Amino acid sequence: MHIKIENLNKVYPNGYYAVKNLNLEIPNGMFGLLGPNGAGKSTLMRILVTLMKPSSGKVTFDGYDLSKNRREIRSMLGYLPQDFSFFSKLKTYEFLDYTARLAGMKNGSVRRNAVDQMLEEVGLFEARDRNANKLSGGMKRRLGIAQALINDPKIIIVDEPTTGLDPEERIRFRNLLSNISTRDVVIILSTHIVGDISSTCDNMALLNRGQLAFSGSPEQLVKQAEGNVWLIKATETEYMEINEKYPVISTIPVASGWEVQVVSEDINGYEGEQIAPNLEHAYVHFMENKLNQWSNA
Ligand SMILES: Nc1ncnc2c1ncn2[C@@H]1O[C@H](COP(=O)(O)OP(=O)(O)OP(=O)(O)O)[C@@H](O)[C@H]1O
Repeated sequence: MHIKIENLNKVYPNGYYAVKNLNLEIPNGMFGLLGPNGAGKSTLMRILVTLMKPSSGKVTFDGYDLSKNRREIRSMLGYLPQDFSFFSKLKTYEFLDYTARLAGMKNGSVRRNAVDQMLEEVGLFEARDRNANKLSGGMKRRLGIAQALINDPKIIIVDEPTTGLDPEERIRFRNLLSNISTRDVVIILSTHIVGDISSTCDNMALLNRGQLAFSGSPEQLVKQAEGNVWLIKATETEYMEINEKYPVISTIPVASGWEVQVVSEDINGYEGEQIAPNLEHAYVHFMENKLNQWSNA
């Protein structure tokens, strides 16, 4: 499976370009779409899952054209929206059975087997008789991915899935997606959380104000920040100044004051050393140096 996006635009009635001249290729495996709130990620996701028509441009899924083959494309899709919610009063397995029916699984015993297998896979088999709307946040999200997967889709689109989850659930959810990505599928994971991308995605794109700012592997983005990340040894007073001057990534108290990680081309006389960047550093470096110069005009 391979998705090709060409010259895609979405202009809202107020004239705002939520997606602007977007050209992007998405190969098999896990693809991370990263960007701050309002970058246009949800708009792009909604276009890809056929819930919204673009203003112009072309999207193809293995050659199927989004504007002409909507039915074929829908049959290949699984979608976990940002605001995923359940019908009240349905038990966990009833909810999944219902979505399996909607997905066209008519044969009762085949469907029941598929539902049980899926509940097992997402770690909800024990909770199958609990009311879906009473599940914890992480469990709800896992049920959300289960309903997206029940029809064995080739393209799985997951919008901001880890927002509001505790660290343990976040890791569990990421691992679940990682396992799924070993199949012959494309998973598009939209997020504003850098950690969601670093541990799991083979390729990624960075979106800002509707425009593509970067596409490539997470390692390539990290490379761009080389030479721009510093560990400064600061006194209490210096620490206050540094906080004003530079984007601070982390701070650790030490006997002599603070060890402060900053993203900057230079550190103008403070005592410090360069350190190897990670994806979080690279994202901040990109935002500071490139993205702020962009406009949506
Ligand atoms: N119906 C609309 N009319 C006008 N502007 C809109 C509409 N929907 C979204 N926007 C604007 O388009 C931009 C992109 O929104 P979108 O929801 O796609 O971003 P996002 O990256 O998913 O961010 P978030 O994570 O906050 O949802 C935002 O500035 C938003 O305010």
